[in-house]
Amino acid sequence: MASGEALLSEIIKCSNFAAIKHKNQRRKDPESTPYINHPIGVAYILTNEGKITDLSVIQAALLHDTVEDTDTTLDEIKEQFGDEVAGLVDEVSDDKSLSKMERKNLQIKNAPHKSYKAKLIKLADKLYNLRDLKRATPEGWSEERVQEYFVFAFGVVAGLRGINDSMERELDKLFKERSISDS
Ligand SMILES: Nc1nc2c(ncn2[C@@H]2O[C@H](COP(=O)(O)OP(=O)(O)O)[C@@H](OP(=O)(O)OP(=O)(O)O)[C@H]2O)c(=O)[nH]1
Repeated sequence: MASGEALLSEIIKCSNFAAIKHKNQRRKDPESTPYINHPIGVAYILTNEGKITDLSVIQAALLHDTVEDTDTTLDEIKEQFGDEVAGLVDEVSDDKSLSKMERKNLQIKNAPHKSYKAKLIKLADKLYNLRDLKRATPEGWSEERVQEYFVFAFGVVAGLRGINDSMERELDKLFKERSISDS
């Protein structure tokens, strides 16, 4: 078991790595929030609401968009943070060479087959994005597009259920507000 100091040092190393990699990226909200707010927010949902203390989950949450959205390679993640963290980042990354529709369909199809740790990260990721959508509409998004994202997220979350009551309850509140259900 790593000491508290070692854990802290690993978390700061990941945060620093992600901040450097996302430095030129902004969120799509009207304020153009720095992108790094998202991975840090996902990691915070996991610790604060999900009560997750597993280091590899928090590291992978902080790094979860570096491979998908920046020039970072999985080999780089492996070299810096080890095989387990790289494996988790790989599990939660979309293949950007596919069309958007293929990527979205694959997320729904593959969600039930993800590892427990990857499912936790995906739950927190969707919870963050849905809360963010509720807070501010991304530039250029119609109300219809916002609703479509909620319906898509509902489909992904369906395949992630049964692992974290607290995050799932919060997601269900958001789906209920938009009248999204199985029926
Ligand atoms: N709600 C919200 N989302 C924003 C904002 N800025 C960037 N995003 C990102 O936009 C993605 C959802 O937008 P889409 O149009 O559906 O997907 P795309 O960017 O992959 O084409 C999410 O990425 P993703 O996690 O890679 O996509 P996914 O896994 O949810 O499909 C989300 O993190 C913002 O201000 N608000």
